[in-house]
Amino acid sequence: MPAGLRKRVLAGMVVASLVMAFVAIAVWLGTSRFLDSFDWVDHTNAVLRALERDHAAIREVEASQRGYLVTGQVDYEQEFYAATRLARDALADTRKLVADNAEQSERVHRLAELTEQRMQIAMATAQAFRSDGYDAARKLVVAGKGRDLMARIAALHAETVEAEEALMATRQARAVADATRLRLLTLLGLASSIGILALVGRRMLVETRSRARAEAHTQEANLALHEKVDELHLRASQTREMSRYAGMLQSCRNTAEAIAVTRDACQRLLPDLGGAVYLVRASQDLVEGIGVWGAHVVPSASLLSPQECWALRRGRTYEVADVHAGMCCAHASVPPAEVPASCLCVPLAAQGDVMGFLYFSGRDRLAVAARDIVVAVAEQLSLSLSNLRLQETLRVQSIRDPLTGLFNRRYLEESLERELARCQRRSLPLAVLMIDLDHFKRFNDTHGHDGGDALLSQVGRLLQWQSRAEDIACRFGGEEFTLILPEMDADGAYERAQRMRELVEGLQVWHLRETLTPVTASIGLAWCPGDARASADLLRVADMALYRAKREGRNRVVRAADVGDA
Ligand SMILES: Nc1nc2c(ncn2[C@@H]2O[C@H](COP(=O)(O)OP(=O)(O)OP(=O)(O)O)[C@@H](O)[C@H]2O)c(=O)[nH]1
Repeated sequence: MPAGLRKRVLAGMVVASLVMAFVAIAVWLGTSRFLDSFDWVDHTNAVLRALERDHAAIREVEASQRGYLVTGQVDYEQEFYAATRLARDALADTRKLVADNAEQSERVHRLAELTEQRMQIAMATAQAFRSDGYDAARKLVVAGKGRDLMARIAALHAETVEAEEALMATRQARAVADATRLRLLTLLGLASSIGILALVGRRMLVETRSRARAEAHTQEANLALHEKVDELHLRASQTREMSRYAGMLQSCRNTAEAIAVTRDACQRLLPDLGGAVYLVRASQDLVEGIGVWGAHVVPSASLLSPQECWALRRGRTYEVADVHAGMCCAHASVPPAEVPASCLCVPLAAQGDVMGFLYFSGRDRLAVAARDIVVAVAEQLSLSLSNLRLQETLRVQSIRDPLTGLFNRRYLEESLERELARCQRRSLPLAVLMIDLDHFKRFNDTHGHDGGDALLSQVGRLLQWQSRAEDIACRFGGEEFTLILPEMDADGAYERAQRMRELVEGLQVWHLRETLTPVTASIGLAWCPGDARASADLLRVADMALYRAKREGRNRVVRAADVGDA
């Protein structure tokens, strides 16, 4: 309990105790006073009863005297004297009872005197009766002195009784007033004690409630603070993870690596979400899911048309917070109604080029922080993919001939060295074909430079189409091509060369809505280890064979091995 509340409660208890003590004292005093008043009423009753007894005693004296005079019997005489004694005793008692009241004492005193006088007359009459007979006694009675005294006694008795009854009325009224006061005092004390206790109790209740509220508020604030701290920790770790992710992306050499790094980062940053990277194919007509991770509450097709994704169509992030209420992309498969789910598509775009999109799905609606992460990941990945594509373009440009799409001479020399070394290590053959179009100058002259280019481009496609995965088709320069055939001996290469020659001969090239003149090709063939072992020597002898083919009339294949025989 707080110190302030303890003080207030203590003060309330002290006040309540004081009030109750005061009430107890007041009740005790009131009760004493009431008992006192009650005693006085009782005392007055006793006085009234005593006065009644006195009056009865004097009447008894008179009656026994009369009985003695009428009967003359001794029994009556004795009764008479006994009555006088009783009357005296009664009066003596009454005088003691009224000793506290001067006025009543005075009256009882006078009553006793008159009674004594009346008893003296009665005794004198009885004396006269005994000694002088009835007449003497009668004379005294007839004198009426006794009757006068009795009248005065009766009057004084009535006055005394009346005064006592007046006292009785006063004392009764006081007793009633005391009882009423006592009752009121008790009620007042009880009510005030209850009131003070109720006030203290209410104060305690209010304090307890406000303390409980304050404690709840503090707990809430603590909880919020902890949540904030946790969130800050989370944000810090997310920032670290994002910067690590960005660094890793910069070191990626190709798209596959970039996607693997993205998958790893997303699994750390957004562990509750399933994700996927979709890339638009070079043909632009299909979008393919390349990297997929996590459990997908809303599965998505692995191959789709760009039109099936709202994010790709609108070029902006598309989120469905509740897949049962919102409109999902066509590539997303909505789960049963009892499974809550949300999904999100974020386009991967850089410099106006849409490369694909990032897809996420989960049970709950994405938090703002999670959405920020997704957008940041998409931005980083877009930049990385764009850079990788640029690098790839530059790399291709550096090793490819733009007109034919074949590898250039620089790449030919590098790769011939490498493939030759590989085949020699494994004791495998390697053949080289040097292919040159016949009378290309004449063709150029007939169809123009553009027509010549169209032919070169067509021959390039033919070479690519005719190549195995391990073959390397190059444009050596001008209208001359080179085909490197790893793991192929002279006979196999000769067959390939003949086939190639026939295909060139049968080639139909369309340019400006007309078919161009058919062409032929001369081919020189050399192979390792049969004709040469070094790459430069191999090219040289293949070129010599080509030269021989030209000299022998063109449109033919000549082996390097046959050159020496000519
Ligand atoms: N259209 C076009 N012509 C090219 C290109 N590069 C070289 N040429 C032409 O190719 C011709 C090569 O002619 P030549 O070396 O005399 O050979 P040819 O006419 O084919 O005669 P033979 O090889 O002996 O059959 C030249 O006229 C070049 O200008 C090119 O990229 N495009």
